[in-house]
Amino acid sequence: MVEFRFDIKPLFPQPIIKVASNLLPHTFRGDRRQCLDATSKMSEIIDRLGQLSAISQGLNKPVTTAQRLRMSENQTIYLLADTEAGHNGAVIGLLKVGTKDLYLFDEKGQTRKMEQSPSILDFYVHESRQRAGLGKRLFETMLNEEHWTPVKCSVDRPSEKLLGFLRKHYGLVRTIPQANNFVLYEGFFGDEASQNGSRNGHAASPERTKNGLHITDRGNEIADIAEQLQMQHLQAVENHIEYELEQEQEPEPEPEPEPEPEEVITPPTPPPKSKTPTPPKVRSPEAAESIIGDNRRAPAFQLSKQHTGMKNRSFGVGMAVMPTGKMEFNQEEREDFGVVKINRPLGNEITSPVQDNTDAMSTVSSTGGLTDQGYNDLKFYHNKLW
Ligand SMILES: CC(=O)SCCNC(=O)CCNC(=O)[C@H](O)C(C)(C)COP(=O)(O)OP(=O)(O)OC[C@H]1O[C@@H](n2cnc3c(N)ncnc32)[C@H](O)[C@@H]1OP(=O)(O)O
Repeated sequence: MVEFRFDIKPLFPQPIIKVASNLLPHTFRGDRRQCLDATSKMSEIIDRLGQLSAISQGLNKPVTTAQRLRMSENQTIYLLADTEAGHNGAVIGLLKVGTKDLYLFDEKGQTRKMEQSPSILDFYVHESRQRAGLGKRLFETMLNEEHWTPVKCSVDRPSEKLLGFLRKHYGLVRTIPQANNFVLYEGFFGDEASQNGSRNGHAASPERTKNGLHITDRGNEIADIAEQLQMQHLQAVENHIEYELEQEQEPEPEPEPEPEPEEVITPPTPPPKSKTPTPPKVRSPEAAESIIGDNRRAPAFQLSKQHTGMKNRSFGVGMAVMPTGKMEFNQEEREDFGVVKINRPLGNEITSPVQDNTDAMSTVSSTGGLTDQGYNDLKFYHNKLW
């Protein structure tokens, strides 16, 4: 059992916690001071377990350290603790997983690039607790959280014990020989795209499987990744704006085909209204920006601070409080006292422009709530800051 000078219970509100690059338990809630304290304790736990794992595997240096986790955005450590053990509780297991872009051989010996392939990177259960089912518990939790299946995991330099573990619990026996340190099991490439080389006739289209595997045989893989990330981001922006437009706009009737349609200034073409998350056509960030920039017609939707990032932009407030031709403030009698004149009797319709012009001639004096002309006066207190 691995005990520490501090009480581990606050860090382990549940037996298994997840830790990512922020070095905090996924369950953590606390202020800045507590955060620093938790981070330092988690670092100590991770370093210690990583060290024990390395010793257990006969490695020169640990695969797992807090520093390495901090630097890795796509790795997660699962830690198993027994909070009842000893005085301060004990941490008894560690499982580090992550995704890797790997060049691998498939069953036919062909090279494949597997993007974001699920990988088992380090696994350790304290010697005093091995072969008690705790490794399985840790592994199962990880599979559920990551939505992975064992056969789709690549395993980085597995020990004999881990090979035995995978054989016993998941029936993984037959491996696919690789040129690197990773071990794969038959079934790893078990998707239609890799088995048949194509799916629905689209040989080169990338496929994202349930495991998050992204398989492509094309040459410009890196460009593809960047492009797809950009597309996903733009799709999210467009979907949001499209949703706003749908809320505001009445559905328009089908336009009749015209030989030469008039030029209509609209926001850049929205994506097709489809529930299917198809990648949008490539668009630059500038194009997306123009949707919310100045070169646009008056939007059918209002941009809130969520869109603009501007703080507390309020619409209509200024109009309500700023003096206009129809609003006067009498601050001579009392500094914070204002008078708003409604110069047209309520309910009276404008019958002629001449009548409307009398507004400008109205005075403030009133009797019984009415001005000399019999119009309504509305008095109210106003904030000095207006
Ligand atoms: C990518 C990598 O991380 S490689 C490094 C893997 N880690 C290590 O080798 C460190 C030392 N070993 C361990 O820490 C643990 O044995 C683990 C993590 C591999 C498995 O954790 P455990 O809690 O023991 O697993 P669990 O109890 O759920 O399963 C037991 C099975 O694992 C395998 N296993 C566990 N310990 C051993 C052992 N000492 N010798 C052989 N097989 C073992 C066996 O298949 C065992 O089943 P069995 O007892 O019926 O033979």
